[in-house]
Amino acid sequence: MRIALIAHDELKDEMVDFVTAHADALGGCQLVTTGTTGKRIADETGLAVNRQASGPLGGDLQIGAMIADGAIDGVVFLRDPLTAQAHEPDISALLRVCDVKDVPLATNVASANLLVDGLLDEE
Ligand SMILES: O=C(CO)COP(=O)(O)O
Repeated sequence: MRIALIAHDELKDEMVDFVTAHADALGGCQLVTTGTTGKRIADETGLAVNRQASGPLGGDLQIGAMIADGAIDGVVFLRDPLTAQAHEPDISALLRVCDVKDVPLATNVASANLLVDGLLDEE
């Protein structure tokens, strides 16, 4: 399974906690991340990640291109609903291409837990 993991700054602690909670299942996946999210995950969980650019510098678009290519099976994108982002068009493009390609997308921890349970058949 190829899983994309992305979190805005206010949600990065939650992302690290989420990955830690599912480390066994996610450890068996290919993980693709945006830049800063991936650094936090790698440093704090020890899992290997394929880091793209930081979101504001095009990382969302790079992951969106992978989704368009059929190279991603699921996306966890912990979005900050309370803070405006300068790269909002890139975020919208990433969310849109998930719908175009019918790729499972979780934008909060509750749905991310369901996504991992559904995709990775965690015991
Ligand atoms: O901005 C982001 C997603 O839109 C995330 O990017 P970083 O992981 O580099 O902070």
